[in-house]
Amino acid sequence: MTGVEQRPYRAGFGCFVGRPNAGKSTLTNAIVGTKIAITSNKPQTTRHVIRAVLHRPESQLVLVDTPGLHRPRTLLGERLNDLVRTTWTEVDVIGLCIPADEPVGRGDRFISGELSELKATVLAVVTKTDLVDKRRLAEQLLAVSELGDFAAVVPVSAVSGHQVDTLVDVMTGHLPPSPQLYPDDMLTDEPEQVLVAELIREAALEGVRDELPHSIAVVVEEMIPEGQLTKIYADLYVERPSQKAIVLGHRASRLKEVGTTARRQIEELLGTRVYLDLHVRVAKEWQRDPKQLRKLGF
Ligand SMILES: Nc1nc2c(ncn2[C@@H]2O[C@H](COP(=O)(O)OP(=O)(O)OP(=O)(O)O)[C@@H](O)[C@H]2O)c(=O)[nH]1
Repeated sequence: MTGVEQRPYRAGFGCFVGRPNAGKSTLTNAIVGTKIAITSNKPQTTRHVIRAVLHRPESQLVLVDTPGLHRPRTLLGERLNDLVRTTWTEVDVIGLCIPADEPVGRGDRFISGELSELKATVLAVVTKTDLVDKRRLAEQLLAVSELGDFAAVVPVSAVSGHQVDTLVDVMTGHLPPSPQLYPDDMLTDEPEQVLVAELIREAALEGVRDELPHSIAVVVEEMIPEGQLTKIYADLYVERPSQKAIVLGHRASRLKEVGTTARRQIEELLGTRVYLDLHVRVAKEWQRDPKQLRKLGF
């Protein structure tokens, strides 16, 4: 006996779940430190399963970003829910996110019930703690701990950064002993094209009406690197001509703004200058058509 116990290397998958707007994407961004998951103040904007790999000397946590579970109204809605459930069965540790500034509700109870059936370790994450005072936070922590049988209840603020590292430590502690899963330099395995499409979609969603989120899809047709410049040709799909008009704006002024915003973020992501060519197209009823859905990556 040496007296020094060698701790095993741990690696595995983790994800955040919770009702729409609970702060999952923002938290993922805060943890990863770069804009990989997409946030928007509109609910249900996260669509793709995006992995971020967090490297520590003794561990590796692979974060999977899932869309929020919601009542399906269309085929797309059903596919999203299937995707959420599939992800849940594949992870080792799940953080159930509940905002500090909203009462624990039926949605939280529903998700918590679903999670209790899984083999994964479930933590409760009380998000947005910067929005409440100490007394309200204490009350919320109590209410949340009564919601289910959690391995831990961790308060965090993705905006101030408070406790973000602690949360990662706690999640990592619940990973199984395992060899490293991904190489050291890997941050995400999501193809750049998907990330670029998400950035464009996010920019296109800013400031448009509540029902539009599920009616916009973005397909990046071509990305051509030319030295320090990347040329990107992308199509924005909407369902109806009226939606096309909204996305375009008066004399295409809105689309121009969308392009400028997206271009800046894509430049940050790729580290090159970007030429962005955007087209708005109408794909009728694409949310209900499996063939169209597949073409758009769902
Ligand atoms: N003040 C504050 N606001 C936050 C924090 N985290 C998230 N928000 C805000 O809450 C809103 C929702 O955050 P998201 O991260 O998009 O939530 P989500 O759970 O991923 O939402 P869906 O994609 O709809 O499932 C956004 O407007 C965020 O800016 C936080 O720690 N503090």
